[in-house]
Amino acid sequence: MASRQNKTDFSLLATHIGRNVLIVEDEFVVANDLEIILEKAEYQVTGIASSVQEAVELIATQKPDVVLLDIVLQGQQTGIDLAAQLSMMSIPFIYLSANSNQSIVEAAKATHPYGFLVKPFREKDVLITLQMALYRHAHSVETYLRKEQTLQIALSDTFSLSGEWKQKFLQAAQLFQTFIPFDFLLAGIITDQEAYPLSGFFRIGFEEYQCIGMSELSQMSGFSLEKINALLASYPHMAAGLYNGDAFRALSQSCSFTQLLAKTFRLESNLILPLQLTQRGIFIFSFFSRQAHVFSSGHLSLLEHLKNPLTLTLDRLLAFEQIEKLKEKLEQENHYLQEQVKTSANFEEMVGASHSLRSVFDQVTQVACTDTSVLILGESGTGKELIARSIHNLSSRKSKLLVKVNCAALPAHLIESELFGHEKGAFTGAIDKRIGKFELAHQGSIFLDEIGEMPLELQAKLLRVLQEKEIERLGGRGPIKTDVRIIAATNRNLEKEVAEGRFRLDLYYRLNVFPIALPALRDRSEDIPLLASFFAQKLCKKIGKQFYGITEKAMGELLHYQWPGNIRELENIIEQAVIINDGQSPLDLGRPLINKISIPEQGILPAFGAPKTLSDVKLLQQETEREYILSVLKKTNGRIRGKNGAVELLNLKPTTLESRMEKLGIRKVDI
Ligand SMILES: Nc1ncnc2c1ncn2[C@@H]1O[C@H](COP(=O)(O)OP(=O)(O)OP(=O)(O)O)[C@@H](O)[C@H]1O
Repeated sequence: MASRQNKTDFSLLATHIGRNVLIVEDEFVVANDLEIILEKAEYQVTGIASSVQEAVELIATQKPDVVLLDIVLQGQQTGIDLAAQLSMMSIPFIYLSANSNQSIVEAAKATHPYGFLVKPFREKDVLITLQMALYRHAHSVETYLRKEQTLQIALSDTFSLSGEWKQKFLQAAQLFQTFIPFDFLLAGIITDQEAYPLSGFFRIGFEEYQCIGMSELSQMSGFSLEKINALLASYPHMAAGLYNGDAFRALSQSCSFTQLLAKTFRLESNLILPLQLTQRGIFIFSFFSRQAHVFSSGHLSLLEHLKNPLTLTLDRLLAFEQIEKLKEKLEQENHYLQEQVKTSANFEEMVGASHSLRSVFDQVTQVACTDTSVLILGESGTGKELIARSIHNLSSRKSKLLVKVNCAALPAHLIESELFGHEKGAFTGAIDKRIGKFELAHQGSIFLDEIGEMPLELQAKLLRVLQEKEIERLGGRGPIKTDVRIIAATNRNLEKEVAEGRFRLDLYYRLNVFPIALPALRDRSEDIPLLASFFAQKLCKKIGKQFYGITEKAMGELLHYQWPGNIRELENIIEQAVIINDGQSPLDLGRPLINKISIPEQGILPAFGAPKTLSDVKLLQQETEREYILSVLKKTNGRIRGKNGAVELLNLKPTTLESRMEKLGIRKVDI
């Protein structure tokens, strides 16, 4: 009855706990006795081994939940030798021994057994010790698993936090430290330095780490950055591994990067967990210690358990960051396209039949399909932007953006951030992160208009972009690869700029790979009638007027004018003519075209009395406006209001026109 009572108690204790027992005992009688006791108590005996070797073989075929282990066995090895292997495999064991002298007990204690039974033992003692061992083991495994799960969640939360990647890794390092005692952690993406560059976290205090990037490592080790990057190529990152003592020394021998770290930080052991990410290559967590035997198979199996959840977390994080980047780029592209629609023009809209323009078209067709940098030279208003657009539209990059940068219109202190972008807080006023025009133009083209105006210090940076094909955001964490075709334009004589020290010779050579010189309009006067009719028809259509051609007198004037403002000026003159035209007769010019300004010598641009200061520009504007209003008033015989009055032609309110006239000093006698 007593034994039945005992049996029930034990099975209660054993609920949810495994019942497979291996007996390691070389005395047949004792082993047999144990088997009977265990089977009576509804345990499964997975086998009886009389030596360590036999035990190892049996464990390989079926892993027991617990081992009853005699100390003195057949063969060279003892139960104490087997205990170390059982601990590695996380199998609990109970010693059975006739010998309980102090030295044996001490040796047994060092192996952390779950019990020690002295022979001869009572059935009841065996069963109670067995149940206690199984219960304690199950409980400790559960506690460990719970801790492991907490670590998993904490790591996932840490990586999902918004903020700097270094901060996230520092926090992750602290979380790992409670499970894996390390002195140096190497973490990051080995194969793609852009997202999470490989960095070291060196423990310098209780919860304090120093972040060591590859350039700091270069300073500390005395190796150049290039050399370090070359050594990294040999880093073992394909499989998880544990390298203590001799194994670590062997690893250092075969891997120069490990050797470099070992020497620089006096490291003696290493535990590696590589994670194969879906898109960005291999992310590595590599823990190092200054002690030779600190890492165990338990640490390695913890990392193995974390492998999948960590890979998922990092994949998710990188995908999220990529989406954020794309979103940011799309927003800027959208903003940029809205600007561009207003100024865009197509290759088909290029009018001209002159020999000089046709040879420009030939050059455009030749160079467009290559990736060669193009330098477009020509006076202001000759169509440089149209040519840049044609080159882009005829190239294989046409489905991507052509990003325009007007180097003359940007304040010097903003050009760099405009071109290369900046990180949040990179300088006062950088409230948000911003991607630069080079990044925006990735896989497309960039049109650097008025390149001759670019400040010298920026010319050096541009040269680097052209040479290295990578840019660096202001306050950024490293270079970013870009694939951009450069199309530059200038109305300056760059050779003269170089000679006078305002333009770098090396940059000039880089840009001047394929120069295209646009002829001034006065040098291709055969195109003037074509262009004039083209603009007139376009504008008439736009404002809904019939086009009856251009008067002979007007055309004569157009042909004899020197066109300092080139096609842009011609377009403006025709616009004025269309506005004042009554819609029933051929176009006449709104004002006489007088060649009052001298034309620059060929190639020396644009020294022709062009306005230099803002007040010059204003004066010129006022003069033009005055002449224009006067010509309209003359046409209406001084009539301002009413049908066929100047306000109708100018599409202005009478009060506005009167106040403009007053401001410009236009009196009745002038008309
Ligand atoms: N061959 C052409 N046919 C029709 N329109 C043209 C032609 N060339 C230029 N244009 C028009 O003339 C104007 C000035 O051209 P564009 O802006 O390309 O000149 P640019 O040389 O880049 O001037 P800037 O040096 O001042 O920037 C634009 O409105 C453009 O559409």
